Amino acid sequence: MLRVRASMAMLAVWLMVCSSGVMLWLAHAGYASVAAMTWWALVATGGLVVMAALVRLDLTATWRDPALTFPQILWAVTSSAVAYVLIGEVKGVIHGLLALTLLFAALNLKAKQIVAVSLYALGTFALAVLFSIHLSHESAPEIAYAAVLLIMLLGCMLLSLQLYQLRVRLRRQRQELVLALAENRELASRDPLTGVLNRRHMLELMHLEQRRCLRGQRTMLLAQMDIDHFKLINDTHGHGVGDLALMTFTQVVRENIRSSDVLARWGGEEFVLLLSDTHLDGALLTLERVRAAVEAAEVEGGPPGLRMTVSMGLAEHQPGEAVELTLDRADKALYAAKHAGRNRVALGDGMRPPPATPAASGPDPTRVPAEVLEDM
Ligand SMILES: Nc1nc2c(ncn2[C@@H]2O[C@H](COP(=O)(O)OP(=O)(O)OP(=O)(O)O)[C@@H](O)[C@H]2O)c(=O)[nH]1
Repeated sequence: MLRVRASMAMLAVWLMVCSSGVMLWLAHAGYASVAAMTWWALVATGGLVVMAALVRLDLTATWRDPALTFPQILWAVTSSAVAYVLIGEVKGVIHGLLALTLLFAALNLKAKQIVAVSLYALGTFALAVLFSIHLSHESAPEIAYAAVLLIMLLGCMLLSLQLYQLRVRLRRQRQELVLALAENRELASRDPLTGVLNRRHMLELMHLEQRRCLRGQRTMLLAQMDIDHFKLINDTHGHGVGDLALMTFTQVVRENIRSSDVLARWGGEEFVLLLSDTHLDGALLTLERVRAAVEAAEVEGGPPGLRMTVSMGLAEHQPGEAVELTLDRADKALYAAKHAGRNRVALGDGMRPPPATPAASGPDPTRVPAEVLEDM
């Protein structure tokens, strides 16, 4: 932001330097006093240089107008009005300078400031015109110049106000677009029924997490979860109640995991839970808590007493291993949990629960009988 502000201020300085060059050349050609025009050039440019320095040094950062656009424009208008008096019979060049200044106003100021600048320009140039008429021998060209100035000032003010409205509308549309884009991105990454992440977005997250694991920064455990006999809920109570069960399930799971753990709907009544920065004992405790909470919860909005259970398979990601392989091991563990009687947590191959793991409160411990694992 500072760079943009500083470059705009420098642009104003350079334009004034160029204008001063033209004015001095006209003075040397005999159209004005060289001494007066030299002073004018020094003061007009100097004022803008001081303001540009304040902006560049970031001394204006906390001011209401940190770019100093408004004072720069007022300064340029005042300088143009003084030059109008000094330049004598070639006043036409001032119209160009003033138009350039008003263009800055049109592109940068608010509606009230545009009106204020226009009224200020009308006032200062009215004085300049009176001075010029007083100094000149012929009043007709002075009146013609004044009339052109008046037309230009009024025209510029009206056009600047229109441009301002256009700028406001464009800014509003841009904000709406940014919001719509964010909303779209959110919708594209979530499951519309349960509000948890969808499979595509979860896979992206897993790959990100996988790279962190590879750098040794984190650990990742994946749990495949599947609501038991979900078809039965649908068949007995209808698809609507099935949907309510899915919503209750995700709500209960989310209430029982850490905010850094991520739940995603994998498809149908299958979910995947990503537990990062935790170890096997912690993950098992979490899954057991989830299992018990799901078993205890009633389907919200469903028939009284309707409950469900969930089976889960847990696998720990090994650094360097493909995420799909970890998922596959979690899936095999889930399959084992289903075979062992459902409503339980099973570990992927090669994983052993830590000795400190408390006995599960479910119908079975968190282990699948060895014979079931052997069948797989
Ligand atoms: N209501 C509802 N049902 C769904 C949705 N997506 C999938 N299903 C149903 O989920 C059921 C899945 O059934 P199965 O794959 O046989 O699994 P299950 O009945 O849970 O049996 P197990 O997994 O072996 O315990 C099917 O009846 C699908 O129609 C959904 O968005 N809403």
